[in-house]
Amino acid sequence: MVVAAVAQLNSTGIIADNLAAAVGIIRRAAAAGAKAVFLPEATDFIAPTTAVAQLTRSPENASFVQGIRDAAKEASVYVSVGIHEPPSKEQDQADERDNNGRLRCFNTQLLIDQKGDILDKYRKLHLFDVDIKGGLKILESDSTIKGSELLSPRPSPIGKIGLLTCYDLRFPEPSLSLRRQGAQVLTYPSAFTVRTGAAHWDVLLRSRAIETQSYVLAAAQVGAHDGTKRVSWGHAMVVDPWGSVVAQCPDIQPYQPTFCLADIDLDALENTRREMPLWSQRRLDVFPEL
Ligand SMILES: O=C(O)CNC(=O)[C@H](CS)NC(=O)CCC(=O)C(=O)O
Repeated sequence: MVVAAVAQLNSTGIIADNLAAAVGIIRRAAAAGAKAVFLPEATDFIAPTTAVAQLTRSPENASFVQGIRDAAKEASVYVSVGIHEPPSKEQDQADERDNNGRLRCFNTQLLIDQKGDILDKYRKLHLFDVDIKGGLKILESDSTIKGSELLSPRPSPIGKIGLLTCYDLRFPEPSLSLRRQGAQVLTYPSAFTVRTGAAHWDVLLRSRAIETQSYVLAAAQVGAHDGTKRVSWGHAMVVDPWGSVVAQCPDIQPYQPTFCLADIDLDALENTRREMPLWSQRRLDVFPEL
């Protein structure tokens, strides 16, 4: 069995502070025996929409990625981290701008190996554009360009990892497709809102784990983010292929950068899949294969 760590933190608009928090978690989790460490969506920064374009293209943000890669190498662990990825110059010039003329970014999950090399850049497919009566209005597409592909599951010390992010959690299709392609672990680095998190977070995570008979690793932002109106739900957790919540970060204030650890038991996963063979029971004669 191998151990995975799932982090919970409160990113601010100050990239260097967020890097220090993330590196601290990587070191402590590795010292505790983790072979892979999962950090939340937007670990690099959470800032007002008006600041996102500039922060994304700042030298501090380039140092953030390098700092995470160095920490992964030093601690010899895999690291997944959510960042704001600047598009290429060509994409910037291709008018990837919001309605106010600001440049946009990708909402990207990097998967980094134990040597510090970037293996994958998964660009979030589904953007959180919602207007819920009673106050919650967020248009992620104001600052973000949507990704256009699902990546093949990536072999790692904790099994084959399928990469997804936050709002993607509400769409079962990509998780089913990743499972069909061999995924054993699904990641959902997140920054769920308090309103929607309280209602849906654990139900959705457990559903994805049960449907795909996979581990679900959900790192999360938590608490009020300085300088913005946003408050994140936290409740970072690990769900096993049977749907049990096997680890969860504390909900005690004031929120400190923290993580929880879980054994990833791939033998148990295979038993679950053998005992209840959902994949050979699918009605492909009635529904299309994803
Ligand atoms: O780039 C950033 O700054 C961080 N990104 C986010 O916080 C994203 C987009 S605003 N949040 C979500 O997708 C929340 C989904 C959610 O809460 C739900 O599905 O209910």
